Amino acid sequence: MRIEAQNITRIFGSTRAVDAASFTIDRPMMIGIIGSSGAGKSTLLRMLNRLTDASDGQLLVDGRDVLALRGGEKRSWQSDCAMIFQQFNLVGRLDVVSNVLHGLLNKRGTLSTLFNIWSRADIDRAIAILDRLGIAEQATKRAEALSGGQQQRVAIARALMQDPKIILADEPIASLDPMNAQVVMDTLRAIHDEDGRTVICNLHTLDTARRYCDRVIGMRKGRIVFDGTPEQLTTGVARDIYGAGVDFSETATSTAIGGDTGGDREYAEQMLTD
Ligand SMILES: Nc1ncnc2c1ncn2[C@@H]1O[C@H](COP(=O)(O)OP(=O)(O)OP(=O)(O)O)[C@@H](O)[C@H]1O
Repeated sequence: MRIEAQNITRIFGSTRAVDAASFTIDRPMMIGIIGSSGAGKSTLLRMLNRLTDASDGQLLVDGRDVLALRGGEKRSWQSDCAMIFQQFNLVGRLDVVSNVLHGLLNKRGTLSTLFNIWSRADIDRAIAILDRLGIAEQATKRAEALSGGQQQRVAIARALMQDPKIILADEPIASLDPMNAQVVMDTLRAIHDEDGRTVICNLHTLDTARRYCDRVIGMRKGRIVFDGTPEQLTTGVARDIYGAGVDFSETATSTAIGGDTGGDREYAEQMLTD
């Protein structure tokens, strides 16, 4: 699958939330989008998935502009690029398996979804996905009874139920403690490595992007100001993305993930003392 974003733009009133964003993804990869609050990360992701309409530009997927799709074709594209949110967006009073089965919403009639009529095969697949993510034993619990990290894994399971080619994750770990954040990022990385799905993650923290992603896209004031490998993301470049000063230091150090992050910590400390 070749994805080519050409000058994607979204204007809200006088704000150019995303300003002529262009990039190409020509093979499955894990991409992190970083930038300060308000840089346009969420808007960019939501345009890719068609949750937000673009004001201008094209998103060519194997040559077809998915920004122009309507009706069933638009829904089909949306099921090809599943979305994960910071606040999980589960139905709290429903059990975990039902939440996962809701991933099929785009692929089947609303009525059968409304009445919770699922085939045995669908239920078995949902449980197999939960098992893969290490939370099968939670299958019959109400979603709201789970911890944040478990809920995010249920949201990932729901996304996988769609069998998407792309997973878009909008700040997937911003509400989680460092341990759960690590589990969720490990899960997303494994989905990329094992399934060959492209994962695009909006991330608040530079260290997470550097640790997990093959490619980092940096946004500032709606524009893509960096697009390269974690190695190319030097101190100077990071400063340009975040803007020098207090804001950058906070972003770099906020939700540092545990484990082997010595290098990242060192990097953050260096940023603080610079
Ligand atoms: N629905 C909307 N109506 C008006 N302005 C909006 C809307 N959505 C986003 N914006 C504006 O567009 C700009 C980019 O917002 P966006 O949420 O995409 O940034 P972000 O990088 O994801 O920020 P954060 O990290 O805080 O989520 C901001 O100035 C924001 O106020």
